[in-house]
Amino acid sequence: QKDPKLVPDESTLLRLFEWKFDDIADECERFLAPKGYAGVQVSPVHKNLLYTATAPGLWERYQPMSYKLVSRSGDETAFRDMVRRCNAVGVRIYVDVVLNHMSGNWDNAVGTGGSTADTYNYSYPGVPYDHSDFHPYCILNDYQDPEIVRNCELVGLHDLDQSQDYVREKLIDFLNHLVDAGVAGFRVDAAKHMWPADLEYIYGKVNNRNSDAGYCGDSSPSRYQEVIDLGGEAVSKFEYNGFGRVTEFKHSEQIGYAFRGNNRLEWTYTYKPNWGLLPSGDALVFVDNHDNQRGGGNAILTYKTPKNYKMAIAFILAHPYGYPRVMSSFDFEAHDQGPPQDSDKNILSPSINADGTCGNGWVCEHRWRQHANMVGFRNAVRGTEITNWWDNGNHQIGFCRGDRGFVAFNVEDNDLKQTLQTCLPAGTYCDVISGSKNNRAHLGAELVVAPNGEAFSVRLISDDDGVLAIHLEEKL
Ligand SMILES: O=C(NCCCOc1c(-c2ccc(O)c(O)c2)oc2cc(O)cc(O)c2c1=O)[C@@H]1CCCN1C(=O)/C=C/c1ccc(O)c(O)c1
Ligand SMILES: [Ca+2]
Repeated sequence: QKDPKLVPDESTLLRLFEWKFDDIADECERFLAPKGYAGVQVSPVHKNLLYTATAPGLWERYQPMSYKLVSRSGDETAFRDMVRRCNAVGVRIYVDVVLNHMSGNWDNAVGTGGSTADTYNYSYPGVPYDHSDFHPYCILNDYQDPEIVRNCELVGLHDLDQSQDYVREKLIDFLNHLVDAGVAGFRVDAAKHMWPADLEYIYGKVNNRNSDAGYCGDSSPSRYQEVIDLGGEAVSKFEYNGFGRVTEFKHSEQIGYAFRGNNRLEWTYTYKPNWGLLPSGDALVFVDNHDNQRGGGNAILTYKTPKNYKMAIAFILAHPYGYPRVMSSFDFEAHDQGPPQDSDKNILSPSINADGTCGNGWVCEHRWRQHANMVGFRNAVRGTEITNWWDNGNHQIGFCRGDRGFVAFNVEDNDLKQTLQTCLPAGTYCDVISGSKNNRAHLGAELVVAPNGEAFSVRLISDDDGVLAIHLEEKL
């Protein structure tokens, strides 16, 4: 169904891009569960083409060679162990599945039964697939023709024909294999390039979640579908939200503009109708993703502009629209630069520094105090609506979430100094952006709420962060 399996009171998804399964399992236990992250989206788990065995690139994981669970993140044993360990601490696993295509033609390709001859002959003995399982060759060179978008080769990747029973059977088996391992659902890659009817059929044949993995009820695995739709193309995201959630790229773009100070922030409250967004219950929202962080035009905010990025993340976690996914990356310069690697070309594990940040080339945005504490904010205000929206007609806003939380943002070049209604009971609260309560004292800024619920909210442009957030669970 549309709604990803949410462990009670938890409501933020995390993308651990290119992380190995053993490291994800460790992170579930030592950080994600304690901080209240609801689930992890892992990178594709299938056997993929290796451009060359020596210098693995980045995009090859989106070029399947078979559905065997072996990749640079680990083998099937490591995958199952990760799912078990994360489920045990209430962090669900969502797999990035590539159903639209297999690899492209590659010289000296290596992979399960893959060789140069195999890729040029559309032969994938590891499944097995042969030429008859693919659409007749055509180049995907016209996004204004829905047939071409679905039936032709996206950047030369061999395009499976999901209308055929045999192909459907192979894809359904792959998804059921993952469900058997205990996953909560799927991120469906390149859904725009597959026919809605075929996807709906396939989802309908996938087994219910494995009750051994601790899921209550016979719930169908959730699916959120990647449909890159910024308007102007023949294929619309509204063709896919009847049977699953859909990634809301227009939101990612508009939030990027808003927290760069280009959009008037008051728009973000009503989500201007002309943005044409998906209904909240159908939307998977994010500030950036693995693709648009590498080249999403001048709108997308990433870890490379940290102050604005943290405000945008805080906003999507404070706002009730959609189901938010936080991106966690490795540091990169080149668009197609692969993850940090050791001398054997294996992925290098993130190191965890004494202050909780990561090393070895991993950014670990999800460990930044501002991100992690806003996950706690979102859990604390779950089920409430926005009230008492305030803005100064420019780029300063504030709002309550019911009577459980309050946030204020300053995205302009003037200090924010306003007495605002926080909707909270009188008392002293920790600003979770600048610190967090512990059994001794609050290590950051504090906010005193008067009996009438008002507080003098300050966010100076000289402050490290341009956002302020308090909630009931961080009341001193
Ligand atoms: O220049 C590139 N690609 C052409 C422009 C991006 O087009 C791609 C899109 C794409 C982009 C925009 C759209 O509106 C759209 O409908 C599709 O989706 C993909 C999905 C895949 O599973 C594998 C791919 O290679 C792609 C891809 O190349 C580089 C080199 C090859 C991979 N790649 C890339 O840039 C890879 C990008 C990539 C990979 C995985 C993704 O899930 C994704 O969204 C993008
Ligand atoms: Ca296709």
